[in-house]
Amino acid sequence: MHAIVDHIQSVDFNAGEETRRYLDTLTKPPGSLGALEELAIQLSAITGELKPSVTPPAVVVFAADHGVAAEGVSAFPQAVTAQMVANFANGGAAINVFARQIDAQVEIVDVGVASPLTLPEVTSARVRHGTANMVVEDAMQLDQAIAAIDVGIAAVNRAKRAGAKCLIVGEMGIANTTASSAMLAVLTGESVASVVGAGTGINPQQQAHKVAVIERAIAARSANAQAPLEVLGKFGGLEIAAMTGAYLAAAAQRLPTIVDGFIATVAALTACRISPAVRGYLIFGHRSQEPGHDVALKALEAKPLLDMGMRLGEGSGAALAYPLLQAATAMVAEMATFTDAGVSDKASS
Ligand SMILES: O=C(O)c1ccc[n+]([C@@H]2O[C@H](COP(=O)([O-])O)[C@@H](O)[C@H]2O)c1
Ligand SMILES: Cc1cc2nc[nH]c2cc1C
Repeated sequence: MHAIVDHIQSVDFNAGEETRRYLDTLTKPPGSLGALEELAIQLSAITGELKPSVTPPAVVVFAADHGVAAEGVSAFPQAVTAQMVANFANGGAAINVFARQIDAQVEIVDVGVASPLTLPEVTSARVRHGTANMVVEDAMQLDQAIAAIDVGIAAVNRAKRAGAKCLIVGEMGIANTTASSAMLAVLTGESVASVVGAGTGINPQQQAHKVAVIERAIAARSANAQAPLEVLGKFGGLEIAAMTGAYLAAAAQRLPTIVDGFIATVAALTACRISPAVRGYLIFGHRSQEPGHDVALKALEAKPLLDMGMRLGEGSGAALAYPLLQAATAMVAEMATFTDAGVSDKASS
């Protein structure tokens, strides 16, 4: 992990500004393509190129289990994590469908599913068989969090070697909204009640219980909010750690990366707390229905591209946003300039 962190440099703001000036030479009123123009500018700053490509994209989904599931904080049983991993392997999950739509290769990585899994389509990189219950003990040890971060780094390096020009990171883990909510409350100092939501669909009574469980864990663990790795180890998950590593590696590789929903954004915040320069490489795909997502987005001063009322995870919202990145790059590469097309520029009176 440390070698990668040392490698991360700030995005190239000069390349971004060059694209901003170029966009005003294209045949449209300046700024009229709104957020798409900002996206084109960010993609130039990330890659250092005026006309970058985001094709092909790669999807990496990290899966792991959570000891805190034993507290009854999810609407679904823990076994669903492993069952959904099998579904990913068979190509039947939402992320498989959306990945096919955008011609993305998909890698599924088992960082810490609790039950045995032997699926040739799944990368086996299990650091431990799920985390411990954060109410009782630290979710994992610091060296395990770092090992899971390294799993994420390795997956991104593989995607990069395979030719990926854009990264979509997803997750699967029953009870991981509890882990993410605990991390977010500690990292931001916001109240637990303000970041907790329904996750997979618990009712208001179960949600009050989820708040109480997280408050008990936070009181028992006494984590240093200024130490992101400690917060990750005490409350996080193996897939959240792997995603954190993926964002660090993507920044080191100058790879445009689309962040998915709530869990993904908490991992992104963790990566940015470890290395603030990561922020420039991140594009926020969508706004999840989970209330904590707004808190996490605000902490990162991020505005997501889509608002679809989704709360699935898996990288699904990021995959849906990907065509907007393609549109931004195509606009810069293919639109005619005022001079090329013989169109009169803005009146200069
Ligand atoms: O991405 C999101 O914003 C999101 C919001 C709510 C739930 N999820 C997914 O649902 C699972 C976690 O929900 P839960 O209720 O088990 O904590 C996990 O597999 C996530 O991928 C994902
Ligand atoms: C079925 C199901 C699919 C998921 N995908 C991501 N999280 C999930 C949670 C459940 C319960």
